[in-house]
Amino acid sequence: MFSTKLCCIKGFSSSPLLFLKSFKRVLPSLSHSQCTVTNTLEAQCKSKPQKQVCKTVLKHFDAQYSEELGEQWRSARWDVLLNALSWQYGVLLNRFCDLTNLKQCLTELGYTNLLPQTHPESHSQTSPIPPQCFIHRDPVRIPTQNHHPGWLKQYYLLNAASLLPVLSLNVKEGEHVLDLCAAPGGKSLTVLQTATPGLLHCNEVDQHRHDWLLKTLESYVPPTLRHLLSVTHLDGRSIGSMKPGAYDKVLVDAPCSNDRSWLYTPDTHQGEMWLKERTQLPLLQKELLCSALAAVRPGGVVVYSTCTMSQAENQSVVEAVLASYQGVELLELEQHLIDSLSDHFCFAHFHPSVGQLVIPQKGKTWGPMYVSRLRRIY
Ligand SMILES: C[S@@+](CC[C@H](N)C(=O)[O-])C[C@H]1O[C@@H](n2cnc3c(N)ncnc32)[C@H](O)[C@@H]1O
Repeated sequence: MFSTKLCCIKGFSSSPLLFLKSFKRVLPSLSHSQCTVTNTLEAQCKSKPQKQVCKTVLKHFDAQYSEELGEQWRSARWDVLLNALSWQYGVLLNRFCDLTNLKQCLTELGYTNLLPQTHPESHSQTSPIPPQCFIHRDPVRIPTQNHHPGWLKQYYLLNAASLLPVLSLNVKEGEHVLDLCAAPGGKSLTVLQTATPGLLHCNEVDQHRHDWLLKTLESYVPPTLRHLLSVTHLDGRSIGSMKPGAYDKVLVDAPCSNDRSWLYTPDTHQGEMWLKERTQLPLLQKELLCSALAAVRPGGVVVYSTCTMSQAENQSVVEAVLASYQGVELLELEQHLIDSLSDHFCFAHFHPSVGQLVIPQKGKTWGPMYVSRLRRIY
């Protein structure tokens, strides 16, 4: 049931064996016979090949980001992006499973909940459920759970900054939600951890990723809730005209030049291709955002997000759409949300600000994640 992929690095304060033993204690509740976690963490770390940085991409990032981010680029570069062993993984719990053993195990391992939890009875239409995302101060990684038909996975590993777009969307019970670029499904799942929408339409243009999205949903969403889901395989740019004003909330987690993974392509040719593609992305991103604005009802909210620090794919996209699209206003991210996450996330400061950028820094390594919130007025 579990893969043996377990990563622990220098600086992890518990013994690796203790980490494994504690984790094994959870396994009987899942499937004891399928436990494959047998090696020590040290052995696995030794056998894990180091990722190779693509010098072409790094050179490009250096030129662009030192200008755009100044000092913050130095820390993002040296302390996080080039130090893959510092990367952290948040553990998003699936509220549709029995989590008692897992929560206890994570707590014993030193994990804490990223967000303050509220009492289930206090949840109402106006206060979505805070998703339970466990984080560790050290860059440890528990095993991923493999897909197994008919069985719900208990957790999903993600960059904790990925919660921010969904928290900003602030989905209420019964709302109709469109996740325009949904695969592999992490943010769709997070939406379902915060509320039970009346409809969650998950769309993905790429065939292979669409299949991956279906698998993710099957792995985490109980059959009793699947009637709330609609999964399509469309170019998101066409959905605005196909379904004008049909949704209360739309998430555009746009295709972007994913800074973390692009930096680690071992293939220089691929790196060069990506840098060419990078120049084309803002146009696609603007078109997707305009489609989202057409698909949301007047008064509804659109959240635009990316996992790059590039201004051209973040602020410039939003500014261009605000300048050209009638009847749209920019909304600030709620201050209480920023305050509640500031102990863990570093928010970059831009003036004027058309969104928030979580920038990975020493001690606050989550991100990159850019989020901007727009409301359609009419
Ligand atoms: C950043 S990823 C989305 C990640 C996803 N939201 C999650 O949290 O798991 C962007 C996705 O947009 C898809 N995409 C690219 N062009 C698209 C288009 N024109 N319409 C819809 N999806 C598109 C990509 O294939 C990719 O899967």
